[in-house]
Amino acid sequence: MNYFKRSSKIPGPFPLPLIGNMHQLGGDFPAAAKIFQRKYGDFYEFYMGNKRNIVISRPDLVEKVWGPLSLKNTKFIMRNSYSEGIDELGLGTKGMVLNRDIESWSINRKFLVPSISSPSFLRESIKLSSKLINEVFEYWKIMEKEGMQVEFSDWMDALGADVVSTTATGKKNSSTAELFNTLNLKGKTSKMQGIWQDGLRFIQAIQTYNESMSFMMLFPTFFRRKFPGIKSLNTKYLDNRDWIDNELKKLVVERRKEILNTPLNQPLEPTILTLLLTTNTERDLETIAVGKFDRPLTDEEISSIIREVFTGGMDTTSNSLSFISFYIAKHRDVYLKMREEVLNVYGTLDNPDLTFESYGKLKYIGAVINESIRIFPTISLMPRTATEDVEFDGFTIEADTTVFTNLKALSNNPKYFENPEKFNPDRFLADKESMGKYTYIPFGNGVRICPGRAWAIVQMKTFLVKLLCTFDMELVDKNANPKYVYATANRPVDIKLYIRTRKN
Ligand code: HEM
Repeated sequence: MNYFKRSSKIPGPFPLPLIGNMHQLGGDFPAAAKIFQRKYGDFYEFYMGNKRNIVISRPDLVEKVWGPLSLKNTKFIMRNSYSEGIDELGLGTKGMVLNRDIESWSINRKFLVPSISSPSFLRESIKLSSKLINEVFEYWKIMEKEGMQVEFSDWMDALGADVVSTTATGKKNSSTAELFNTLNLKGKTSKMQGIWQDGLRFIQAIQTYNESMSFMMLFPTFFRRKFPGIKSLNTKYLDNRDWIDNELKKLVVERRKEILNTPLNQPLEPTILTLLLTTNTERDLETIAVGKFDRPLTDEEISSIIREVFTGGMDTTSNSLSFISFYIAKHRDVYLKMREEVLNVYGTLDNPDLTFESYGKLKYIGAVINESIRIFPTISLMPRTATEDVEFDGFTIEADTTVFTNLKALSNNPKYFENPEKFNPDRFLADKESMGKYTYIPFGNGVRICPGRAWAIVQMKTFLVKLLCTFDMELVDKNANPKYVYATANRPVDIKLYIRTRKN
């Protein structure tokens, strides 16, 4: 067993033959990481099968992993070590998040980053999201009249799916309409038809895809294929992969046809899908120079980038919004302070003119977003993998070992955050120095930093400002604490709120 041959004996739970520490991880990696951390500290190892993994939550070590800002200087270019499971999912050499082919990863990033962080895209995103949020608020007003609770996690998932679909592809999705219809309110149903026949099924498929990433990465092939219980999950995840790949392929082929049939002098709307399809063609919307790369992207390359916009962009933002909504419903003083800021910035609470330029002035709302993500990050453990041996405190971390950074342990450590359990957005406005470096990095850092961070912040601010202007909120259970299920991201559950239309 590799364990007995390892060159440096880092503390950590003793692994069993064949399974390593799989039995201790169960289905909830963050919960197991919390227990391990209490026992072994901020730098420990664990095994999945025969494979060694490291977990760190010390800023000096985190800096080694996430600090370097250039490809040349970073030893942690890879997200994960080679994994047959990730290749089976179709992610080992495609897209970005788990792509180990650095050339293809780099091309994909260079196409995606300018398109989703440009001011013109973000402005368009504010417009489109605002419309979709207004539709949701109309549903909520009906629910309010019926005295119904709003299950925020479900609504945020559905809204996230509609926002990402519309913004990324230009095609409307019907998740919020379908969610409303599941309430079975007599005489009140939405007739909206979306891009996917079943918008709620689409959300589930993306969530399942995200779940399958950690499963495929952590569980050795032998167990996935042979172990009862685990084997059926493996089959479910591979079937789900096929369903998503098929749906996205259809979408790309259809849009390619639409573009071909559009006269050259007729403008095309600047969605991510159209931008990717027209790159290096006579319809090029924006010239993107990526080294010697001068051919159009293939349908497969485009599907893999779009898939990542869905898998990376839906769960993360909607989970964060559910946690934020929970905290601001629990802390009415914070809610009112956010509203005061909106009034100061826009001069009105009645349909303020939301511009990209105004968002920089929403400092307190920004601090509330940071504080919620600090206490409960939707991604609490993020991997990076070294391409060569690295020294950590006199221990050798061999090349191809995966190092998980425990973001939640870092941002809840009393050494860096006074009274970390206290929800206190002001800490992000006051003495930020005392937090130190590499203690709060919710979007990562360095060469693989989250490409969707600006878009995520814009989406969150748009929703929150509109929410504050339209409703008051109250937790159904005032003593509730946020609950989650682990599915690569921490997905909030049971965030039940009463909402009431704002009176003054
Ligand atoms: C609150 C929302 C979000 C959070 C907390 C979040 C967090 C993260 C983190 C921690 C990473 C790892 C970064 C690193 O290794 O340095 C990441 C990567 C990534 N994120 Fe996000 N993210 C969010 C929203 C989004 C959105 C809206 C998109 C849409 C495109 C997105 C797409 C991605 C992709 C594609 C990667 C992989 C990048 C790479 O490996 O090169 N994320 N995200």
